Amino acid sequence: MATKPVLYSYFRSSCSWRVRIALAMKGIAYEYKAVSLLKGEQMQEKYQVLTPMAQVPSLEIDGFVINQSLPIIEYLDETRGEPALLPKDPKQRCIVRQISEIINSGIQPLQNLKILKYVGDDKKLEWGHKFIDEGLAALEKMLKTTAGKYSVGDEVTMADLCLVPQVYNAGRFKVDMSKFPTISRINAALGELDAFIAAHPNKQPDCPDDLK
Ligand SMILES: N[C@@H](CCC(=O)N[C@@H](CS)C(=O)NCC(=O)O)C(=O)O
Repeated sequence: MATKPVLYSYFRSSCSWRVRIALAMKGIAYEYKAVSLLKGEQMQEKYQVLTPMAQVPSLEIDGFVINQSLPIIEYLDETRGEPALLPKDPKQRCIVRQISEIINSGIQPLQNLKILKYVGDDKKLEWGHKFIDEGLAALEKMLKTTAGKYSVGDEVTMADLCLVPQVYNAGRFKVDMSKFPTISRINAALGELDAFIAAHPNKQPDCPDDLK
């Protein structure tokens, strides 16, 4: 019998959250191994064997370890069943990847834990707010042209898996989401789906009780 995939995750990690949604959407059972970013467990040798980047998520699956949430999601999409998380049409597929990269490369890395530590406690809120706010403003313009019910048309795609955790982070940095009605509408619609509910930070085994 094949062993279950193992997800190395932190409950509040937005990149881990993307992968948790993908696993839930595809109905893949997995073992959850918590890596506490707060305690710096990502820096430990036993985790760095999985990824020299010292970041979550990592997914052990099919006899290898994958890092980087978007390649993980694409691998699951290519090797596992429905629902598809990337459209078949090359142009639509490209748009999904563009939106995903706006978040994955253009917003999330600028508000990642190690950047915020470097920026320092007195500046980190202002810093994170600035880059999330600017990034979401660009995204709002883009989504106005691509969205249906969700980010790209009416099917849930990888772009949506990136969107919801980023909006949650926007809340942590006190970004005024009323400026972004399209993003807010899509985020609310996605928040009602079972896979997104199951993948939410407050449903994870490492979420402290007082945050549930
Ligand atoms: N591009 C990577 C980014 C991974 C990443 O930034 N992970 C964050 C949590 S969302 C992390 O582990 N941060 C640890 C740190 O900054 O020390 C991915 O998509 O998986």
